[in-house]
Amino acid sequence: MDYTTLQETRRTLHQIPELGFQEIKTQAYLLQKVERMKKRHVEVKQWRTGILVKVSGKNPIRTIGFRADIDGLPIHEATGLEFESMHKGNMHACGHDFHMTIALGVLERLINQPIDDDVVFIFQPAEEGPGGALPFLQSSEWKQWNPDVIFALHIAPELPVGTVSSRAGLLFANTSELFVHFKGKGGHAAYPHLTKDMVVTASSFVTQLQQIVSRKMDPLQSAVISIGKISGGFVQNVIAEEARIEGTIRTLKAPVIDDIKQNIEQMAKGFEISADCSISIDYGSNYYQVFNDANLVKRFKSTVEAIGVQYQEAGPAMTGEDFGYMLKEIPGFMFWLGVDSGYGLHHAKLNPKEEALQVGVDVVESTLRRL
Ligand SMILES: CC(=O)N[C@@H](CCC[C@H](N)C(=O)O)C(=O)O
Repeated sequence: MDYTTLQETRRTLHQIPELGFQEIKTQAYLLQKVERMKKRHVEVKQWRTGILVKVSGKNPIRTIGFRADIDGLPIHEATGLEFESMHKGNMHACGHDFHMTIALGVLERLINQPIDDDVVFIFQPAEEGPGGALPFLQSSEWKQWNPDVIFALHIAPELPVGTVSSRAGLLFANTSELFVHFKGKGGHAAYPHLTKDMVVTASSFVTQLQQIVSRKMDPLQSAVISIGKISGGFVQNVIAEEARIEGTIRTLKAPVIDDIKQNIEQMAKGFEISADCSISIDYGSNYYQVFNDANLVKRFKSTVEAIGVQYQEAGPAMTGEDFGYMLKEIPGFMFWLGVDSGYGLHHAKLNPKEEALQVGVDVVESTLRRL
């Protein structure tokens, strides 16, 4: 694929972001692209809304996996780009349009010039939620084409184009979603004493959550609790009977997340008594940390430097990735690809530089050839 085709592909995908396990148009588009480049040594499988493409090698000893996630986020795009999302309320604000395009670009090169080993491209749904990797690992499709080694990339808005970044060991955090539902008693805004106001209760719960991190956790054990959504009530002069908060918990060590959950549950019991309400907690999906294989990262670094791409040592990040589950099963790694955007991941104005597509294709292809 030349640069113009990469750009067109990315723009088409950018216009059709779909949420986890709803990637119907995305899957159809990917299948159509693959069908056009397919040759005799290429096999395709579908898994739910994802697809897998296997390119047989010339003299295979191993199977190498490259995973690209394919879902978008429920964000209203505000880039004003001519190719902005046609699915209002959804956006590729985490760069999965880039991830897919790069995978397609590399796929085409590999089909035309296979390596010795077999390569499986995994276009995986639902990374942002509820998580596609874990159910995929239990599927017959994974068992049939189970790679011996695997890698993936994620765009990095804060890094310049022409730079990649990674590290041996822990790259991304352990995560757990957090959904808390509050039920009290509604009523007239003029008579708060006759109600159990869940907007007030949920608001103080959000504030108190931050004290779990700052007062209950060992400061040397990094943790984050972020609430991204709060809802409750219907109108300005009625006290809300119900409220709900939605957020995420992140830690660098897996057991610390359990300590946080215990603290949240204890705090909820206190709120039930003091606010005279009932509270239910659901942890949604949980992702295992992304832990990179040290030897593979070392080889990756020398590969990218050999093709003139800058390598920067990364620090651990509080981002989560269900790719961590794949790395728990087989050796591999994830790396950041610099895309230089003034706005970060999950921002409605995220606008990665498209020149990074070519760098991504070159880096992934070279890695496959030298891994
Ligand atoms: C790379 C990235 O941004 N990943 C997401 C993963 C979300 C996991 C889950 N839905 C949660 O919020 O805990 C992230 O937000 O880090």
